[in-house]
Amino acid sequence: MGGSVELRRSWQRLLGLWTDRPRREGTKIAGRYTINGLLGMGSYGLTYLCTDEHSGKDVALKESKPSKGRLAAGLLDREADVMNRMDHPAIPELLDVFTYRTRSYIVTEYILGETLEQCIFDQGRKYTEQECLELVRQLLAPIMHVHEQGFIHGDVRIPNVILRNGKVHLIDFGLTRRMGEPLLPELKRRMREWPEPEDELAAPDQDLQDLGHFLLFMLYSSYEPEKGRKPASWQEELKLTPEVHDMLERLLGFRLGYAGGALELQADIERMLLRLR
Ligand SMILES: Nc1ncnc2c1ncn2[C@@H]1O[C@H](COP(=O)(O)OP(=O)(O)OP(=O)(O)O)[C@@H](O)[C@H]1O
Repeated sequence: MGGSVELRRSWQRLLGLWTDRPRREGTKIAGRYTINGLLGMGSYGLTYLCTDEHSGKDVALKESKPSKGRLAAGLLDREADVMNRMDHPAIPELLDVFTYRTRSYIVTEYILGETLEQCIFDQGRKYTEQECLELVRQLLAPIMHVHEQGFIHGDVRIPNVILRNGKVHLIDFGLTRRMGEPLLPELKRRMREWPEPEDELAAPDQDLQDLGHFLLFMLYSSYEPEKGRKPASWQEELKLTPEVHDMLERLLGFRLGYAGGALELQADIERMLLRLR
């Protein structure tokens, strides 16, 4: 019995790999979007860089994975609905939503640049404390916009922040939730890092906590471990100014957080940046 279940799962996995294989360069979707390359492959979708033959512009086209059926299509619809409500220069504009040959698609403005994950891990960029604070200051603008629309982003991480000409852009609204909304089972399956308690309702401090992890990641980009030194806590390893250390402890929940939300954090960062400049 157990053996046949295992066999069926392996077969479904193989079938999934085949049906979800990325499309070839030059393929035209819906007679309009020509694929120029694969940008990324998540658990529920494939994202391509395409040319929109109507406007001649580059666009990011996200396709639901066929193996994930209606679940993937539903998640993409949800993402499109959220993006449709956003209107901010640091958030890609939603350009088109459609279904084509049973698959769902969303098309957004393409942000030509590198994610901060690529900057750190592929290009070996190191960020000073001041640069890290400046990036968080910039990132607060789209995050505050999301909060003002009544949502939390839910996935503020270095692979979801693109740097273009020194300006940050926030992407990937796949885990975005309305304030007060519980974590849906289908969203839970998408989460990989720092899962929150299952019963936690969406609230802005979850994005602020993610910003704390984001800042920590950025600060570690310039950390050089001494030879032979055992790994220790970030408080011991990173040489931070006391204000930044306190801010991180507040964001990460080691002490009382920001009751005034993103606005209070923004004021705090601007004060620190004035002192560091
Ligand atoms: N608007 C955009 N402009 C430029 N690049 C983009 C854009 N949207 C997505 N990308 C690129 O495509 C990759 C995958 O996109 P996205 O994160 O939206 O997909 P995903 O399926 O949700 O992936 P994951 O499950 O890994 O979060 C991103 O890491 C980024 O490099």
